[in-house]
Amino acid sequence: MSIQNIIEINQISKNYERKIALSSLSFVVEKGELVALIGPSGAGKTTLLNLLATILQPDSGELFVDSKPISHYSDQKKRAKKIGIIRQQFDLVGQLAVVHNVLAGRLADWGLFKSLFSLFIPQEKQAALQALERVGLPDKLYERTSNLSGGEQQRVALARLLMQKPEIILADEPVASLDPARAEDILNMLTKIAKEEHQTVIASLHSVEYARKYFTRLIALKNGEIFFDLPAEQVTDQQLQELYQLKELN
Ligand SMILES: Nc1ncnc2c1ncn2[C@@H]1O[C@H](COP(=O)(O)OP(=O)(O)OP(=O)(O)O)[C@@H](O)[C@H]1O
Repeated sequence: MSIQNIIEINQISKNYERKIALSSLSFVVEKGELVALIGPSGAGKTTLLNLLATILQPDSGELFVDSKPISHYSDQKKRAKKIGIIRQQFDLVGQLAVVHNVLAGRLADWGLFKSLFSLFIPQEKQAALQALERVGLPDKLYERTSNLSGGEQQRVALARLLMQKPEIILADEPVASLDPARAEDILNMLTKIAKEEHQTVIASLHSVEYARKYFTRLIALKNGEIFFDLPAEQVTDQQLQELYQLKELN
């Protein structure tokens, strides 16, 4: 495996009972790539992200992250250094102040005592403030998280990623619940941060328009297989029509 490749997927298959979710999938991702996973509903995008997040195990095939088998990252501490996750549901604790949700990005590095103590006196508050400044929310440190709008909550989730500093960001439909202006705002911020921090992003997206605009490479899945895997600027409207089978609708 070349040093450049941060992710290598070899002939991965995953079934749910009799349903084939992924069928002998192979590809590699280089460090710093911004990859959008696209494809119709049920194509296998979430399954693939869950395999990379170690939430699921493949039935067959191999998965390497930074030259190590994915099983190496079952350990939460090791995983948190390498892989960060952002989802449509934000995964924030609504009752807590924003600062605690941002600092949750550091929990894997902190011992239990520091983590608990931080709930009374936030530790590394300055770093949390800087992260919130970078996502444009410097005045929300002590706001109850559930009081924030969806777009603001997703910014908090980005600030948490800034604290975690993973090398890989997995994003499962990160903007599906946001209106178009907020969605573009978050994707712009996510990809800008990833470039600045030299992070690799793999994001599933329903919007082909956003995928083309913000990502460098599009991997299209259909029926658990790769339909195409191309640099964003090379993807044609014809290929997209075939992917989503819009032809029948015309
Ligand atoms: N827990 C499960 N049990 C049974 N089948 C499942 C399960 N999770 C997913 N599937 C099936 O596996 C296939 C792939 O699902 P997956 O969620 O990975 O697709 P997706 O591309 O993310 O879809 P969407 O865009 O709708 O989120 C689908 O046919 C789905 O119905």
